[in-house]
Amino acid sequence: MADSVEEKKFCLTEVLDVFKSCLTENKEVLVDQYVAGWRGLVKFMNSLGSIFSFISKDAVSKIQIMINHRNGNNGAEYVTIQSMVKYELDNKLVDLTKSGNFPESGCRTILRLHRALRWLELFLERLRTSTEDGKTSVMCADAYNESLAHHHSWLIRAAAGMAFCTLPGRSTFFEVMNVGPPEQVVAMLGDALPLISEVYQITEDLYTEYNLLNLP
Ligand SMILES: CCCCCCCC/C=C\CCCCCCCC(=O)N[C@@H](COP(=O)(O)O)[C@H](O)/C=C/CCCCCCCCCCCCC
Repeated sequence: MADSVEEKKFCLTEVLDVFKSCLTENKEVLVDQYVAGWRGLVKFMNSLGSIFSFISKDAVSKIQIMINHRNGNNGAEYVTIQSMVKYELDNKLVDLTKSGNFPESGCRTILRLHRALRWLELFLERLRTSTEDGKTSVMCADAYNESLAHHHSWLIRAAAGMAFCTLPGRSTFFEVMNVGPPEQVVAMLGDALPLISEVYQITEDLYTEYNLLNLP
């Protein structure tokens, strides 16, 4: 079962391995592993400077909501994203059309992280295929504009855009990932990305099936 949010040293390979371990044999997405993957990424983001703290705060609060669900009386219903969706819908625990009684539903919270996972997938793919002089700020902004930005107000988009400009260059970025030389980073990303895409697609299909992609 999940525990509370805490600090630990970052290693990208380990974090991506956690995401890779999200899927069960039946292709269901395990909430504990999904949340643990985000916790690792947040640690990495925290090391990039305080300008990212408004993003980090939001991510941590969503992670904590999911940890609370897992640690609550109905934690067993939240083992996978699939069981969570069924449980919350069957018990009318989701605000489907406008915000109301369930601002912390698991379905809504995972949807926010799910959208961010698409950003991550796009960003990592850009990093993987980038050249030595590629700008991480541009890769990050392009990935954001293609995904999360569609769901954010202009104020958040502007703040995110400013934060992206402070991202270090590709080589420093690769160093902080703590994976090894650039060729190893590229190989590791090539290995991890298909699994991240699969987790994303399975969640996307589930949310499409239950018409949950626009939860307020
Ligand atoms: C090579 C290393 C891998 C990259 C490491 C990436 C580290 C990223 C860690 C965390 C990503 C943050 C996830 C953000 C979740 C945002 C969820 C969201 O959309 N929240 C908004 C809507 O929530 P509600 O109001 O409806 O509850 C909320 O309004 C957003 C607030 C904060 C701004 C979010 C900006 C997201 C930008 C994501 C890019 C992160 C850039 C990291 C740079 C590497």
